Amino acid sequence: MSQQLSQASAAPHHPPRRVAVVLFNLGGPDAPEAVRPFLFNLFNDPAIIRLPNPFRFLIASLISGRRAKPATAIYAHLGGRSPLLENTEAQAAALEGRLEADPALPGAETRVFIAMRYWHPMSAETAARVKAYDPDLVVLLPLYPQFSTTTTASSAKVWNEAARMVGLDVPTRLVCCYPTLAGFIDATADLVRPLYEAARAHGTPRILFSAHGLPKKVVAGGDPYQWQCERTAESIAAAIGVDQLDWVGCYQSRVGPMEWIGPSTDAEIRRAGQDGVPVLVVPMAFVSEHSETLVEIEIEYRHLAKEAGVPHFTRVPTVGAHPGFIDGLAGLVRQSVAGRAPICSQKGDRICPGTQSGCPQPRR
Ligand SMILES: C=CC1=C(C)c2cc3[nH]c(cc4nc(cc5[nH]c(cc1n2)c(C)c5CCC(=O)O)C(CCC(=O)O)=C4C)c(C)c3C=C
Ligand SMILES: [Fe+2]
Ligand SMILES: [Fe+2]
Repeated sequence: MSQQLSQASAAPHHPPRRVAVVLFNLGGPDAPEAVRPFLFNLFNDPAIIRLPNPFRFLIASLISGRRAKPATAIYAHLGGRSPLLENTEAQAAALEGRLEADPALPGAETRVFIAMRYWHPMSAETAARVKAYDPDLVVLLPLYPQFSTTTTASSAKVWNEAARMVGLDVPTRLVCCYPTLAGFIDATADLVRPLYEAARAHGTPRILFSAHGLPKKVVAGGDPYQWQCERTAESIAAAIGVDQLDWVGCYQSRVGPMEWIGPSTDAEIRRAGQDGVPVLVVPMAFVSEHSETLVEIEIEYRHLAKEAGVPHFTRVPTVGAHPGFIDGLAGLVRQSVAGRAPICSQKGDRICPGTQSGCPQPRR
């Protein structure tokens, strides 16, 4: 098997002195000029456009050119840039603070780094910084609660290549996913409850648990993302603690001509309008704010809800650096150090193999 696999599964011989935690996230453009190259990087990812080169390169050039204008208009609502990096930095700082002097990591120093997939800081830059830190264990921690070949696996693959390029040759563990992690579920439910109570003044609210969608054929190929999103939605619904809660899981952010998984969030907003119920949109796959939450949900879906006759519309914020969520992430780091986290074996990069204890299983 590959060197990465043996790195990923190898245990350090002694408790680690220095642990590098690398947060994986998508990245977003930091200026209007960055929108097109950011989109090119995204569509040139073989996990997104599954074609060999030179076809992928040509398609990526074409789509990023076409999508640049509407995407720039989206980011214009946010001052021309994505806030994803700042928000990820705030989470990294909170996690580093939480792990400092953590009694579960006796004697270990932990530093938290960020590796974005499609914009800076990308894996190559971060791997060089991690190497300079000289850790004896690396924990790869995706800021994606649910595993997808298009997100976590794609980041892990690029990280492994970057680590090899800079000669970073230390035991490395990838946390595959945490769709029902108590810290994530309870922090989300905490954010929902007061907004749900406020919405009650307008009728019996319906909660739309909304996640970024995926093309149907990615799911048909074995990607466990949709299955894990369903587990997240039912866990948050239970944690909210309202009897006979009206809720539905749905998917937003469809791009391109392919068929995507559903139901779509916009169709659910229209249905809520027909039923005359107040709506709360709860992000279930995003853990910080960016264009998908601040523009698509806050501006576009709010507007659609008004048009569709929804009596009251609420966007529930993402967990961000909520202490409960950060505690949950710290727990995953502790478990990884101890070799007990839901860790993907990285057996291929197609699907989460679900072979480790705690690794949620997709339906077969
Ligand atoms: C075209 C295919 C895409 C797939 C498959 C996809 C999967 C996927 N993406 C996220 C999270 C985010 N995506 C974001 C932006 C974004 N995503 C795509 C396309 C696909 N994503 C595009 C073209 C864009 C750019 C914006 C646009 O043009 O509409 C973002 C926001 C980034 C930011 O604003 O900083 C996030 C976050 C997940 C979780 C996912 C699969 C599970
Ligand atoms: Fe996306
Ligand atoms: Fe897994």
